[in-house]
Amino acid sequence: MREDETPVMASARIAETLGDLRLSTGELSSLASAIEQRFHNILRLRSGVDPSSIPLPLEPVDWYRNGYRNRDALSRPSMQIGYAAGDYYLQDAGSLLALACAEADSPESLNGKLVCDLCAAPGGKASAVAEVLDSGFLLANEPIRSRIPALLYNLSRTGSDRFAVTAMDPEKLAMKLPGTFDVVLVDAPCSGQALLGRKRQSSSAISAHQIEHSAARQRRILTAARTLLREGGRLIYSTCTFATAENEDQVNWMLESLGMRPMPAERLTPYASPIAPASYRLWPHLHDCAGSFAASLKLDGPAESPRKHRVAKPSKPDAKLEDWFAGVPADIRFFGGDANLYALPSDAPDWVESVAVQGAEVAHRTGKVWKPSHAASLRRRGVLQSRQFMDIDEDAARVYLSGPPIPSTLRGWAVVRLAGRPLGWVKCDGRIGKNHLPTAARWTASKNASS
Ligand SMILES: C[S@@+](CC[C@H](N)C(=O)[O-])C[C@H]1O[C@@H](n2cnc3c(N)ncnc32)[C@H](O)[C@@H]1O
Repeated sequence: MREDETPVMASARIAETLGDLRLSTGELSSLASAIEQRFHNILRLRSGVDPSSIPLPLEPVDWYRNGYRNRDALSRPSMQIGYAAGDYYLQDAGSLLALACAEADSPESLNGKLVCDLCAAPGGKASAVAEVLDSGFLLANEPIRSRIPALLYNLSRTGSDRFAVTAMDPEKLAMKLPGTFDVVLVDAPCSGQALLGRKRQSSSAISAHQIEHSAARQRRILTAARTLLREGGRLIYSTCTFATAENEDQVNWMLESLGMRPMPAERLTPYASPIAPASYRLWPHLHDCAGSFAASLKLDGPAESPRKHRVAKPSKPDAKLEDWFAGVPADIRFFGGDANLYALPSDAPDWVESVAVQGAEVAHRTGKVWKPSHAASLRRRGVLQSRQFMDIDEDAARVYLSGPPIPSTLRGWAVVRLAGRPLGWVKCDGRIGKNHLPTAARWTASKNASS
């Protein structure tokens, strides 16, 4: 909001962007009180994790099966051992609306599918998809390169090797992979009105100019998304803004101009928008979250013809993978440059190596020396599992997560595990294990001080 603007003034300006969605005076004043609020992130539990195993007062979110609110506002869920062990991801409850449209909380609905997340960083939705793919593949695209490290970090935490990352303009990607995907997610860059309260967006989010600029960009991205879909494929569109020009108007435009049809998500009926089909809204004053929009559509009619791709000649790694991993299957596909090595399951789509810039990292090189990557230590399924594990208890895990070496009688590289969940590497010499947890994953003194 502007410095000189009260929440009442800001909400009145938001109301002007709502088109045919008329708010009553009472709703408007509730919105005014709510938009300044800071909403706490919710926990999106990995499927199979028992909520009662998390030592926080959790309460389920209505619109997503694995979503839980933490009712203790003073606790820090990111400083729990379960977070370090990959039991949950932290995100705004509103972003679960798009995941509910994609049915990412029913693993069987996405499993085996080819999914493209066209605007993927930092990976709040892509990580939910990667988590449930036992077969199939996720292409996570993010054109802003500086946002890719966070995306990769969050994808690695899933323990999956069924993903690759591209950094393309959606139109370029669509030219390379027409008619390819079963599901395309477009969590579009938008004017971001729902971020006003978190001070992550300025008052320009409400300006007509900003809204029109965002809407035009969204139409370009959506046109590319339609090209990427195979026949009968699903498009999930979402934003974190309230303006109808970026939400329902875009849905109605896709129905008229892109050959899409609505695919309502029955369980989201309580959140249905009255002015476009298969479109859903969460509001800060009603749903205890920053607010979001999501729509679920299907390609009705012929898809673009997919292009033929030649399977890339696998690059032969010069890293000594056998030293770290139990068996390296002959059909595994590697790609990467001089300093990073990524691996793909043998059934990954043919086109991956021709578009991907990064993927599930196996090893990286510092100087002349290859080392196993942190991402590979977190691998929960698929090929390339560690040769050695070091199982520790919770007290020892707390020490490991703070960064010092830990005692070990092993020799060589080993993955430290807590109750079967991987935490990271140690390099052991028969006496101690040198801690190879990356700084970003450590519980530093400063993180603890503010917890
Ligand atoms: C709302 S955020 C996506 C959040 C992400 N899906 C998640 O759940 O963590 C929108 C993303 O779109 C990216 N973006 C910006 N311009 C884009 C474009 N022209 N095409 C595709 N993505 C774009 C932004 O860099 C940003 O990462």
